[in-house]
Amino acid sequence: MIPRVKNHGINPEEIFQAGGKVMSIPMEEKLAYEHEGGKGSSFGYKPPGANLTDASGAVDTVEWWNIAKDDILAYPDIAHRSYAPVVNQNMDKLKSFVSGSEAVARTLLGVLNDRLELPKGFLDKCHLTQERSTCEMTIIRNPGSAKPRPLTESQLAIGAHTDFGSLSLLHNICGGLQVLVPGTTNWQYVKPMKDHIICNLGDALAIFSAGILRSNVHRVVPQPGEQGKWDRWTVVYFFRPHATCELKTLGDESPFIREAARSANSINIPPGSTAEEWFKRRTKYFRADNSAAIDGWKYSRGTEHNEVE
Ligand SMILES: O=C(O)CCC(=O)C(=O)O
Ligand SMILES: [Fe+2]
Repeated sequence: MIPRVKNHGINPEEIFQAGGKVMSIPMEEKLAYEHEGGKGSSFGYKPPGANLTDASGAVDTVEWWNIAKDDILAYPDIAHRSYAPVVNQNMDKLKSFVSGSEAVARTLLGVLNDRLELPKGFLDKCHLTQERSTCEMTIIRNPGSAKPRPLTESQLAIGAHTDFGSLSLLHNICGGLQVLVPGTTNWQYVKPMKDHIICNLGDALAIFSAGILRSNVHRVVPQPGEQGKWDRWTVVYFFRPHATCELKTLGDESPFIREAARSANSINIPPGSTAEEWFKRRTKYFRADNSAAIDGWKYSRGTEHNEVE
């Protein structure tokens, strides 16, 4: 069962239209705003082929623009970096997408907070809007192709991964997203449904909850069948803890989590790790140019642990 949300009040059409515009500028101009992957920063443009999709060194086929929540909310001031004029021209739409997505994310976070038996509002305090964060929206394009692309493990659009943060709210045009359900070894398609957001849980919630909440492994393959002719578009809002928030099991705050932390599935990470450090490490080693020589794929990993139970 894939968690989806409808009646969310967000208009993804507006963002898909804006996405079409920001992607259509010349490559040279897009590359002038390339993200500083070597420093573990994701904000800006990522060209196709810049990220690894597996340990063998195969690379991705998608291009994306990542735009920081902090920059969108601060505009015309700059919180992290500047973007192409065409991005700035669409800032009103981006702002309304981020505000709508934040509202959905915080509603879901409140439900999860209470189900995890955390003190009221505890998870909200791990996601402070007034603090710097790695929260961002992304617009992704996987190009269509006139002749069908067979699904081979070496030609993935985006390699298998877990998401870095707390909640990812996805809007898709075309299929291609696949998930590895815990306890299984077969990839399953996640079919896009009109007006529905696909909600994915990320590493931060898996760590906070000692694995009660799972950060599931997913990937993107070429658009299946006839859809392969069309460009595939995705818009995501990545809701993440603020930069300085410590990533740790919240066992002191919830007896339920404390109990789960005793089990073998619990996720241990070095004490004192912050949300931003976790994010930067993963972003940096996804980059093919950082990782080829040093087995970097390993360092790009998060809480992927899809052991068959
Ligand atoms: O394009 C999609 O459907 C998924 C994208 C994704 O997994 C990601 O950007 O983390
Ligand atoms: Fe993802």
